[in-house]
Amino acid sequence: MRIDVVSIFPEYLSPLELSLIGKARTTGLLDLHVHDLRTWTTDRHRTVDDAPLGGGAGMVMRPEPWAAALADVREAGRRTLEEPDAVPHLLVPSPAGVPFTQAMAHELADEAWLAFACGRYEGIDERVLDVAAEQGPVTPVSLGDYVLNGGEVAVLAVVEAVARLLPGVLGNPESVVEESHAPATGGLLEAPVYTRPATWEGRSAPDVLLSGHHAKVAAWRREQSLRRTAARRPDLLERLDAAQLTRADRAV
Ligand SMILES: N#Cc1ccccc1Cn1ccc2ccc(-c3cc(N)[nH]n3)cc21
Repeated sequence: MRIDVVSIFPEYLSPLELSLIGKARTTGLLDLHVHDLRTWTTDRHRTVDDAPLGGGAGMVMRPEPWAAALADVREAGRRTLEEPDAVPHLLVPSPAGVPFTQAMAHELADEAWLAFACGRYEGIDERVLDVAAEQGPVTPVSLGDYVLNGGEVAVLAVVEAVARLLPGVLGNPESVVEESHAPATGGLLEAPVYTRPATWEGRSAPDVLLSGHHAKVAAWRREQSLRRTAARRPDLLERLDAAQLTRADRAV
């Protein structure tokens, strides 16, 4: 997978050089390019923002640098992918975006090329997204119902959530099967986890986990998932259709 990120704070994306995502880049599983939007400014002050039309607080990111940056990103990606007609799926973090979910992470992990436009100030001139949508898919994405200062933190989260799903990135691909929000668990929250020592500070891990009885462990984990989901995210339970809840589930 190729990923391009455009930002006025490219150093904000440095954490993507670390850990498993960093290893995925060095092994070639992930081809990630971070670009400084100011590269595409033409004035001596390298200006990327201006006052909002119609008035209001803050500043808006000017369309010209973004249009030039995205055009160059498209050209560079086409050369690297050796696909002259390829276009990236452009993801634009925004408080007004579509909620980013694990299901979306799985969908994005199946794509060959993603590009991220990291806004700052009060956002990017809307015409940038309109023009980009004439070239390929554009999706404004939200991490949640709170406001960040810019798109970089959202990009770190989305890139990590997507890249970890790429084959070969995680040591044990099984670990994405049973985690919270995984399709295989119907999107339930994962059960509590424990490790050695079996008793710590006078607190013992649940006996069933030491029983060696895999079916009982699985049943306990399912019950814990349901209880935790009911307590913390009842909205996720409402989404489960009847077929996904067993008789045992309903008894919890
Ligand atoms: N846009 C905007 C905006 C609008 C009002 C106030 C502050 C901002 C700051 N901002 C600029 C870029 C940008 C990108 C993503 C988020 C973002 C995403 C989630 N889920 N929360 N916040 C915020 C962003």
